Amino acid sequence: MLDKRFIRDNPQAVRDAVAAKGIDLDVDELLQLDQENRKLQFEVDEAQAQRRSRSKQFAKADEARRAELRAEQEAFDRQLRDNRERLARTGARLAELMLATPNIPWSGAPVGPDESANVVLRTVGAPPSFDFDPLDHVELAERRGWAEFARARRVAGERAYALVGDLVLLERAIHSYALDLLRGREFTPISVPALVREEPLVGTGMLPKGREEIYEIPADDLFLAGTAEVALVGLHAGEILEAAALPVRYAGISASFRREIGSASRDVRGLLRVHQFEKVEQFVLCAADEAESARWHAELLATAERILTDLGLSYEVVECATGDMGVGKFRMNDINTWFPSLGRYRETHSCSTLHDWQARRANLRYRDADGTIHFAHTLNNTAVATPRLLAALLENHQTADAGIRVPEVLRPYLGGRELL
Ligand SMILES: Nc1ncnc2c1ncn2[C@@H]1O[C@H](COS(=O)(=O)NC(=O)[C@@H](N)CO)[C@@H](O)[C@H]1O
Repeated sequence: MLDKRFIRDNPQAVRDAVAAKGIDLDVDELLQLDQENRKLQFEVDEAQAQRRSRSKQFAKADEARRAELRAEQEAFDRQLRDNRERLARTGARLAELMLATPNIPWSGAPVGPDESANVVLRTVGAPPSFDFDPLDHVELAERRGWAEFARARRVAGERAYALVGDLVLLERAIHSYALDLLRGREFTPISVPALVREEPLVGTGMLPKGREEIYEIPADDLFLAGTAEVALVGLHAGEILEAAALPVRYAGISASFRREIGSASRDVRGLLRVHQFEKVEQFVLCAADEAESARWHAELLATAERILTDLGLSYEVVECATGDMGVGKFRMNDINTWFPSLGRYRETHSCSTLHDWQARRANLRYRDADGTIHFAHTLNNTAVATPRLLAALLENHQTADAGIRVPEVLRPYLGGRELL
C-alpha cells in the first residue's frame, strides 16, 4: 500500500506503475474518493462541533428558543446521519482501492507484461554434460524407490507426492545446511505457522487480490499460507520496534501451501509444482532507507547464490520485469537453476525488496533515535525450497547407474556419505 499523500503528490507516477504492472486500478477514482472522503469528514466534524455549541445554547435558552433549537437540531441530525453513511461508504471503497495500489517499480526494472520481459543479468556455472542418457527426477526417484506418486495421489489428489528413504534425508540435509549458513549470517531460525489468519495475508499482499490461490479453512477463519513470508510479516504487526532492534533477520521455516489454480495444467508430473512444499525463507525487516534496503537485497541474493554454488548447481540471475514482479515489489530478482530434463534454467529462488509497501498494510513500525515513528522496510528471498530444489540436485548430480553424488556441503548432514 502507498501513502495517500504520496499518491496525491505523484498521481502520474502511480498511474505509470499501474500501467507498467498491469494492475486493475483507476487512480483518478481513488483521488476523487480521497477528496470526497476528506470533505465529508470535515462536514461531519463541523456538524459535531455545532452540535456541542447548540447544546450549550439550549441550556441557556427560554422555552420558545428551545423549540427552535430542537427543530434545527433534528434537521442537522438528519444531515449528520446522511453524511456519516456516505463517509462509511466512500471510506470502505477508498480502503479497497488503497490496498490495490502498486509499489512503484525501480527504474532499472524492464517494463513488460510478464516474465517474457525478464532480463538475464548473469549466468553462473555451466550445465553438466553426461556421457550417458540422463534420467529426469521422477525416473531417478522411482528407479531408486525414493518417492511415491501414485499412492500419494490416492491420499491427497493431484500434485501429491511422498519422499521415501534417502530423499527424505537429502531434503533434511538441504534445509539444515541452509539454516546453518543463515545462522552464520545472524539470521534467527524461526519455525512459523502455516495456518494463518486473514490479517497477515492482507499485510503481506496475498489478499485481497489472489484469494483463489490460497487454501481456506472457513470453519476456523484460517488459511494455509503459501510461504513463511506471511507469518514473518505478521509476527511484529502492530508493534513499534526500537531502531536499535533493526534489522530484524529471520530464517523462517514452514510448510507452504498453494492451490496453483493459475497453473492448472503445468508441471503436473513430479516435484516441480506441488500443493505442499517445504521452504527456508530469508526475511529482513530494516530501517526505511533505500540504501539500507538495497544493501539487504544484495545480501539476500548473494546468500541464495552461495547456496546454489555450494550445491554445485548452475544458475542464472534474472531482473524481473514490471509485469512479473507483482503489485507490492519495488524490485525482484529471480534465480533460475539448470534442470537437465527441461534443458533450461527454471526458477528456484525469488528475491524481493518491498520498501514500506507491506509495512504500511501490516502496520510494521519502528521508532528512530530522535523518537520519530516510521513504517519499516521488508525484504524476502528463498533460501531453499524443496522438493523443486531436490529435483534439480537429483538431475544434475546423477551417475550412470542412477546414483546421486552428494555435494560436499551436505555430506556432514548425511553421515559423510558421498554417494546416494
Ligand atoms: N507450487 C510450488 N511447488 C514447488 N515449489 C514452489 C511452488 N511455488 C513456489 N515454489 C518454490 O518457492 C520459491 C519461492 O516462491 S515465490 O513465490 O517465488 N517467492 C516466495 O514465496 C518468497 N516468499 C520468497 O521465497 C520458488 O522460487 C520455488 O522454488
